[in-house]
Amino acid sequence: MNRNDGAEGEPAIDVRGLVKTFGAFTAVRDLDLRVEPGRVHGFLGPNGAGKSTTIRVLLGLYRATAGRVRVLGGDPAADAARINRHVSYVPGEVRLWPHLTGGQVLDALAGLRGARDAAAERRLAGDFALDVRKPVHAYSKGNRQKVALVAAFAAPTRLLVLDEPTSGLDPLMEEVFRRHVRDAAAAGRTVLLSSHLLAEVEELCEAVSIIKDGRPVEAGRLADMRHLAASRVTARLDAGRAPAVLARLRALIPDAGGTGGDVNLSVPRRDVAAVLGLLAEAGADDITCTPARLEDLFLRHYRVAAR
Ligand SMILES: Nc1ncnc2c1ncn2[C@@H]1O[C@H](COP(=O)(O)OP(=O)(O)OP(=O)(O)O)[C@@H](O)[C@H]1O
Repeated sequence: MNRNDGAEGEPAIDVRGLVKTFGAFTAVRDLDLRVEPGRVHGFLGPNGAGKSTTIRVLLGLYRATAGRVRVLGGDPAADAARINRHVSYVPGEVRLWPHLTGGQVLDALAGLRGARDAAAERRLAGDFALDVRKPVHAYSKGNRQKVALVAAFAAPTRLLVLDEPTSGLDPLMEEVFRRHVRDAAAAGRTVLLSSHLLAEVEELCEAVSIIKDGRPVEAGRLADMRHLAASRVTARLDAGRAPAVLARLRALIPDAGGTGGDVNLSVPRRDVAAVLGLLAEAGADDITCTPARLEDLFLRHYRVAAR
C-alpha cells in the first residue's frame, strides 16, 4: 500500500453505522467516524463511552458486529496485517517485554513492522529524554509510554492511533508530545487522538467526534463548534431598573435571570453584541464578557452522560 492506494481524497478512517456487542451488552451502536487524511481528529467521551472498543475495531483486534469500517482504504477485519504496517498505535496502558531494554523493545517493534527510521528514533528518544539502555521493568508508567510514543512517531506510518497516550506524561513531556503531533500532521500524517485532556484536544485537533454510551453525540470541526458555543456575560444593574432590563434581555435570551441587580448570562455568539449594547444602554456596571470555551461544550456532553 502506498500513498496513492485507495480513492483520491478518501478519508483515512471511514466508519459507518458501527455496532459492537459483547454478548448481550452493546458497547458501540450506530457510530459514524470520518477522519480526513492529514488531520488531527479528537475522539472524546466519558469513561466507558466506547472509544477504546472502536479503536480496537479499527486495528482489527475486534470484529465489528455490524457496520462498514475502512482504514486507509482497507477493511481491518480482512486485512489487518497489511493495513497495520501503515498504522502506529499507542494504548493508554503500555505493556512491553519486561526483560528487554527500551532500545531492544524499539528493535523488536521495528522488526515486527518490517520498516524503520533509526535516526528518527534516536532524535525522538532524545526529545522525550528516554534512556533506552534501561530495562523495561525499571521504567515508570510514563517511561513505558515514551517507548511506545518514540516507536509510533518514528515509524514510517501514515496513521497514528493514540488512545489516551499522555496519561503518564509530566507537563514538559506532554508539550514534547504536542509538538510531535503537530509535526506529524504537518508531514501529512493522520492522527486519531483519544484523550480526556480537553485543553490538549482543543490545541491539537481540527475536528472532533464525541461519543457517550457508545453513540455519537457530536462531530465536526472545532471552529464550527466554537461558533455554536455560548459566551458568558455578567454585569451589575441598578436593582430598581433590573426587572425592566431583564424583561428586554429575555427577548434575546429567554432564560435570562438575575438576583438583585446581578446578571449572569449564557449568550450565543450571534447575540453578544446586542446583549452588551443593551446592558451598556441600561447603565450597567462591571460588564464582563468571557468568550466561549470548548471545554464548556465538551463538559456539557460529559455531564449529560453522567445523569
Ligand atoms: N472485552 C469486553 N467485554 C465486555 N465488555 C467490554 C469489553 N471491552 C469493553 N467493554 C465494555 O464496553 C464499554 C466501552 O468500553 P471502552 O473501553 O471502549 O470505553 P472508553 O470510552 O475507551 O472508556 P475510557 O475512557 O474509560 O477508557 C464499557 O462499558 C466496557 O465495560
